[in-house]
Amino acid sequence: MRMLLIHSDYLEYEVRDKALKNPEPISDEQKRGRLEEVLAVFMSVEKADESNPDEVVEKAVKEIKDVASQVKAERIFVYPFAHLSSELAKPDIALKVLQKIEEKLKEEGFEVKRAPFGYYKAFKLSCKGHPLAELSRTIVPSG
Ligand SMILES: Nc1ncnc2c1ncn2[C@@H]1O[C@H](COS(=O)(=O)NC(=O)[C@@H](N)CO)[C@@H](O)[C@H]1O
Repeated sequence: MRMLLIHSDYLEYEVRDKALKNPEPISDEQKRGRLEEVLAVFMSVEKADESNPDEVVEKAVKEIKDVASQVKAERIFVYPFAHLSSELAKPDIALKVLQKIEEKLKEEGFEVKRAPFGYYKAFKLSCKGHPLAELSRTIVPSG
């Protein structure tokens, strides 16, 4: 898994067209979203992650928690992003991984939004620009 973490004043998105034949079903409310004072985490789930998705979820949550505590972010935006890797995992596996990451971050007490999976989306992002505001992490399953 490849992650790009951007500490932001806000991230907002608006769903445009389908990018997959069968994108994640979404409600009207999920067609747009915005969070302020947020750690935006753009994630590409990779083929290698298919060997142990649960371990990748655990490792990703640990990394995100670590960065969130460093930048003192209490809100996380989980953002599916297929452009951080050339070895993407299959969509059904990728969606499950991202849903689990969202779930675990909520269990950890963060306010979390997840942008819809399988759609082209317009988005606006305001990066804070401090030294830790732009970070990337690569996670590989050990198995
Ligand atoms: N492995 C993945 N990791 C993260 N997001 C993914 C992944 N696979 C698909 N997606 C989601 O599905 C959308 C489309 O994926 S894509 O790989 O860019 N495009 C396609 O698969 C089709 N356009 C056929 O090429 C992405 O914008 C993202 O929302």
